[in-house]
Amino acid sequence: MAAPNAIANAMSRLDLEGHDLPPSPAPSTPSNGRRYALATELVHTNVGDQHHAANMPIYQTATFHGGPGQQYDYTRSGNPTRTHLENHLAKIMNANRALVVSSGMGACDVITRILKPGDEVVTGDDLYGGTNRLLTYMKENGGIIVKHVDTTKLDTVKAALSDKTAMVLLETPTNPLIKIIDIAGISTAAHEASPNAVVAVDNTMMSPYLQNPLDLGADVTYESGTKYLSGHHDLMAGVIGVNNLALGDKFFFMINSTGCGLAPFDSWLLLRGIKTLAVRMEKQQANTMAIAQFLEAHGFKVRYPGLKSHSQYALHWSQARGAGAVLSFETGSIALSERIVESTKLFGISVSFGCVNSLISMPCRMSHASIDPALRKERALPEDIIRLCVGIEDINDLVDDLSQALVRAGAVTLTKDGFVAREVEGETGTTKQVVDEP
Ligand SMILES: Cc1ncc(COP(=O)(O)O)c(C=O)c1O
Ligand SMILES: N[C@@H](CCSC[C@H](N)C(=O)O)C(=O)O
Repeated sequence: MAAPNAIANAMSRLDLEGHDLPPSPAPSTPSNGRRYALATELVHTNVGDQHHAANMPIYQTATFHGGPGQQYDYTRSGNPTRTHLENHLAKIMNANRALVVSSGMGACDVITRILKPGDEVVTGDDLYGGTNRLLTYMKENGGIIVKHVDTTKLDTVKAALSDKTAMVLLETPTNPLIKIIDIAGISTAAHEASPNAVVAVDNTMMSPYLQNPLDLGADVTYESGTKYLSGHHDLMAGVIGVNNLALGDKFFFMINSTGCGLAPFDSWLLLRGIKTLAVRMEKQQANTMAIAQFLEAHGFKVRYPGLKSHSQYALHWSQARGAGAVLSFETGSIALSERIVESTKLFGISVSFGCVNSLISMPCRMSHASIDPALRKERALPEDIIRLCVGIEDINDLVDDLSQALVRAGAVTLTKDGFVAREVEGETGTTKQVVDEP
């Protein structure tokens, strides 16, 4: 029989409804008395292993022996490798608590499960296709009212907010139009309109290395760990960070109930990836800036917040520490864009971003294909848009690869001084009338 104090310990982990509370409330680690620069914090964690292992071991087990009161009983409810990752993430996300799940969409699902029928969600009109798909499902099947508005305009967002607003879901920069959203301004407005509204920010494009939404007034920061945090496209993960521990408990309840907590091996792999986040991101950003300048100098319309020509340059730099490594540009023709995408050799045709390898894609055909074409048109998502997700390769090789692709695809006109983007008939500003050539 278990000792009385073990039973008392176990009981103290149950809430009033008898829900199992998290095995580890995730304090930050390490606690050094002072905070190091993020690049240092990313690398160092107190493993605290009984055998002094230098890296956190993989607790590849479903169950743990013992009775009530012990920290771990079953990996769906908690696992030491996952807890260590969560502690490490809480530290680098400036969060009181972090939780990790099996994908970025899994994180979005956990967060939006706190909504009830009749609740209102205010969100953007340029969102990752999967997020749009989940919200549409909830609207059509869960009785949730979803308002898609232009979140770049604070007044438009304010007009959509009311005391019925239960959640505001933001992305910044947005995928793939690279629009910048005022996190602090919208968080304040949302809480004024509805004090209990949860402002959740998808931080996938930036990672905690470049942007910390909780510091700007958001209630939840989440991201696809599949991208920059892991950096190698060898795992799927989703990460959630909160300061409000009661909200963290609600999310943990969902994770334990639905069983989407990140598996021990993937937790270990993600921990490994996070250590190199700073060096990868610095190199990827520098490469992206050079490519953005190269494309702009040759006459392409480029969307990248590192360029002064970005209409929300000042807003972006008021809330982020870097421009990231995703840019998009337009050609004026779907067929031309297809030829460019098919002509690169180093930029691989693939969805996703954040990997050490450079990638090229056409969002309307790939990552955002789940958005109905009519809706894409309504939201002014150009069908010809090309997204570049820049990796850590040598910049001269990348520029050379892109130059050759632009020439091979016929996207540029050769001049005695080099080349310039070819004018495509039918172009009408940002919402292009895309003309397909024969
Ligand atoms: C901005 C953004 N959020 C969330 C997700 C979902 O992440 P995951 O693929 O890990 O489910 C993605 C991509 O998939 C994304 O681009
Ligand atoms: N077939 C997938 C597409 C994943 S897109 C991944 C990533 N977020 C991106 O923007 O490239 C799906 O249907 O979700």
